[in-house]
Amino acid sequence: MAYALEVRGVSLRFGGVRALTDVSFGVNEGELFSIIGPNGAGKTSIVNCVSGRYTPTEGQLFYQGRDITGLKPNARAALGIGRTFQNLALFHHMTVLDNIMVGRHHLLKNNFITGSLYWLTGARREELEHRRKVEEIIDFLDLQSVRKATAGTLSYGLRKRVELARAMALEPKLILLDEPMAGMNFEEKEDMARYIVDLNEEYGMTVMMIEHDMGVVMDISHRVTVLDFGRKIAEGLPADVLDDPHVRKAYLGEEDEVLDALDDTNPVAEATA
Ligand SMILES: Nc1ncnc2c1ncn2[C@@H]1O[C@H](COP(=O)(O)OP(=O)(O)OP(=O)(O)O)[C@@H](O)[C@H]1O
Repeated sequence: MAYALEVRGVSLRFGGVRALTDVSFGVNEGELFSIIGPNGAGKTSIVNCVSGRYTPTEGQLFYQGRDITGLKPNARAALGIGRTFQNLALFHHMTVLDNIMVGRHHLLKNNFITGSLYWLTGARREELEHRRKVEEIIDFLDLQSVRKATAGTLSYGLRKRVELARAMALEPKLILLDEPMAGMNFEEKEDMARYIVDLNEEYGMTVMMIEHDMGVVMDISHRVTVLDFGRKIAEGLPADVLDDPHVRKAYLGEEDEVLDALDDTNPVAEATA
């Protein structure tokens, strides 16, 4: 069976900088797949190649068996590839509700805000259906108490959650999460880990996640790929990847984090078990 996503021999250069060199991997349907690697390893570059923000210098990308290498980001979103951003990309002056609604714009058939035939056409029915979906996501991510709040006034952890809600609003089949826990405190990370597991298991979304927190990655991922200096150096089950000497070498400067992830007493690991 074809992979949900296949990255085949992808290289990416920015002038003299080789961000990615001949990277290949496949993400299975329904998998929670993570990409890790030290700073500058090429993780965000991979997400940008998959979402269509960057075009690989070489190689191809397949989504459900279809070559998407030449497709624009909008066309990929329309096929069911959603994403979150490492640096939040919310509309700070808009409410949480409206920010999430924006995530559905690919699915809008009618412009129900300006449509003069609003009450006569299916526009109102369509709007109600969109609102129902958005409310479902708000419930799922426990955002009820802030649904009318302006996004810019929320804590960082909540804003990251709204960002996830907006990506979910597209109803993607494949969701790309770029450091969903960056800058979060322990409780926020614990919550986010739970939501990611649930959106994978309950909503059936295939997940490709980039995350620095090794404890969380190793705890919730089905498989992990490791990049270093733009090349894939390891791939496999979390436990096998942690045992890989190449991975340990790549993370030499951050050895404690890797060792923490191996530690059974890791509190995030326990909380999400
Ligand atoms: N738009 C760009 N222009 C020039 N160089 C870039 C650009 N984007 C990424 N790079 C370079 O490509 C390499 C990989 O960067 P990338 O951001 O993909 O790594 P990363 O693993 O996501 O890093 P981090 O963990 O720090 O976010 C780095 O050397 C980076 O400086």
